[in-house]
Amino acid sequence: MTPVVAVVPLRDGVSGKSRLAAHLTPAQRRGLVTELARHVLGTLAAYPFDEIVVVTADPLFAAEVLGDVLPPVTVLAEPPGRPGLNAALDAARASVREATWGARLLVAHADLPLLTVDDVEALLRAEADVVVATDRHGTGTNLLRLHADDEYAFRFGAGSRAAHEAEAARQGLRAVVVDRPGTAADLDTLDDWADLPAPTREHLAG
Ligand SMILES: Nc1nc2c(ncn2[C@@H]2O[C@H](COP(=O)(O)OP(=O)(O)OP(=O)(O)O)[C@@H](O)[C@H]2O)c(=O)[nH]1
Ligand SMILES: C=C(OP(=O)(O)O)C(=O)O
Repeated sequence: MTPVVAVVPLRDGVSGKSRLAAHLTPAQRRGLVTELARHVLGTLAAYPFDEIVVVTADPLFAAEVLGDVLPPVTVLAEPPGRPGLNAALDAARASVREATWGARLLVAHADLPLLTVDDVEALLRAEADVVVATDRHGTGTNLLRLHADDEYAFRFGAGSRAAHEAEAARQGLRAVVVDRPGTAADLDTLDDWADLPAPTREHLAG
């Protein structure tokens, strides 16, 4: 059976959600990042992944987020010097490659408040080498499925949907784009907040 590993990039509890900094206190941002990450990790933990790797700039914050509620998760410190999201994912992939041959990776952002296990299953079922779960604007990437051993450059950032599709083409890999309510909703801006169902906003507001 092909091993399947989830990778969750998690920024520290201070610099994350900077696009909401004008609207939230630092404590509120930390709380929001924590709640969002707990939802994503709890959803991933409901699927039989062989491993869940949280790659982070702040392992202590990751341990705080994880608590003792979730099955064992591997917390991996990203390279020092704040190399950024793509470099952090490179480090996580290298760690998976070292430990597990032939794994499939599902990279899942930690800020997806509507993600469900059905969404995870749909992404893992999709018939392609690369699966790009785009955001509600159709331009970003909220989740990305790929083979850990394939040559493939992570291209997260502005316009990453097109960049991830282009990278698949460059590597001769077949890519499909998935757009589901649970995978498309991420929380970066006030508009994203307004777009969430009221019960989700109430839950996140605590
Ligand atoms: N390990 C790690 N994760 C990151 C880094 N930058 C972003 N992430 C994570 O990548 C996912 C997408 O993050 P973004 O929405 O781009 O960034 P954010 O920090 O959540 O929000 P902004 O500060 O507004 O960009 C989230 O799970 C973040 O926690 C990074 O430099 N290192
Ligand atoms: C990093 C990305 O998303 P955002 O920063 O908008 O969450 C992306 O879509 O590649």
